[in-house]
Amino acid sequence: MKANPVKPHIHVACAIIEHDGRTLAAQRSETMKMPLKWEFPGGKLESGETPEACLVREVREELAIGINVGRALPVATHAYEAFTVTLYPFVCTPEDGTVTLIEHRAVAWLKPEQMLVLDWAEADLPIIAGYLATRSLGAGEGTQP
Ligand SMILES: Nc1nc2c([nH]c(=O)n2[C@H]2C[C@H](O)[C@@H](COP(=O)(O)OP(=O)(O)OP(=O)(O)O)O2)c(=O)[nH]1
Repeated sequence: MKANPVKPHIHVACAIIEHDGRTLAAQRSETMKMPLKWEFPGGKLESGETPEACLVREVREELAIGINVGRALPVATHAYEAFTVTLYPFVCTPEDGTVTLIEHRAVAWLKPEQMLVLDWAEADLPIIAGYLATRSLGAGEGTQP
């Protein structure tokens, strides 16, 4: 009998893109792994690539926009059944282009209070909690007085 293969561990940069007090979420398509789950745009780090460079490349490939990569949020690791993912989140702003769905099924620009309503990829939940906490401390662009 074959030994169990080692569970893959992937490293993924993800962009929390803010504009006008809203944050962009992207819905995975029916044909992707984790179909219809919501996530932040981004993808796997290539060999030797910084997370920031990865994000600029991936967001251009996925949504046809340029972004400015800003502050890093805490890195989070999550073990799915089939693989483990470490997410490297950065707060970003759009730079140029028009959001175009190249891989995703949909995007939504969410107010902070709408974010947790969506069905997110599980690994994103601690990222969103941390992001919302820093926004409510006034670190984000938000609508706080
Ligand atoms: N981009 C992104 N991926 C995420 C998030 N949360 C999360 O669990 N993931 C997972 C989904 C994917 O399995 C993986 C990212 O891989 P990817 O974007 O390069 O590739 P993919 O989904 O097409 O998967 P693959 O077939 O190439 O393995 O990380 C997130 O917020 N953003």
